[in-house]
Amino acid sequence: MFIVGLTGGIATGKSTVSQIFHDRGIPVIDADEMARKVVEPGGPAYAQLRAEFGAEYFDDENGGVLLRKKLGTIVFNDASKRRRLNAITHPAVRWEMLKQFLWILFSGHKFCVFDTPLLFEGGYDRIILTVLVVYCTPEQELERLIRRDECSEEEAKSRINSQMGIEEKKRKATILLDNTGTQEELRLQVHRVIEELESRWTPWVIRAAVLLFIGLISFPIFRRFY
Ligand SMILES: Nc1ncnc2c1ncn2[C@@H]1O[C@H](COP(=O)(O)OP(=O)(O)OP(=O)(O)O)[C@@H](O)[C@H]1O
Repeated sequence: MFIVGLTGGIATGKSTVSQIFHDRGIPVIDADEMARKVVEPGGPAYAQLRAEFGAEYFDDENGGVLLRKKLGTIVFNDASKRRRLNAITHPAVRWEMLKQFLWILFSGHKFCVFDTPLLFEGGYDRIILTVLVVYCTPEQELERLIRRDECSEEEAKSRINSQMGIEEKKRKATILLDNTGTQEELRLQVHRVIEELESRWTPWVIRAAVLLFIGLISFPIFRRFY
């Protein structure tokens, strides 16, 4: 099984693409969903976050849920608080992703999709060889973000500018997904990519045979020298 990375700019269509993969029965590891899960009450990062930032960032009248927007505002403007938040949440997110990956590994799928906005920033492209980048025009990105999140133009621009530019991501991509058209056009592109990725797949029996062969020829060499 191999991992296909999926990234893009804010609101360029990653979740829309993920859903298309999901609808075709392909497992998706969603980094944003993991990040939400680990800070839920009872989640692996919850108690530490509460101890670090204090009860005023949690809604105790509604089950103690994290007030994401309130915390987001302070960490956006304070680098040391942002580092503390990342130091607490990132290891928990990585652990959850590893568990999900191992589960998928033994489920017999040909490949899985790893959906994360910060694929390049997090250095995941060093270990993931196939990276899909979904893009649209800057005007569409701004318009879709404002429409979906009902935020101001200023807020939308500041969020878009806080990430690596889409042109740089496009340069680093293995496969580009053009989301400047309709969602139906995007769906057809993703289906074509799925056919391509499935045709690349080497059945696990062949891989196992290759590994066994390498093991068999390297074992006598290993014994001779050690
Ligand atoms: N081709 C399209 N035409 C019109 N609207 C679209 C198209 N593709 C996606 N959208 C809409 O744009 C918005 C952003 O899409 P989506 O949520 O998939 O982006 P995203 O990259 O996952 O966002 P984020 O970076 O916030 O995770 C959504 O409301 C979605 O329905």
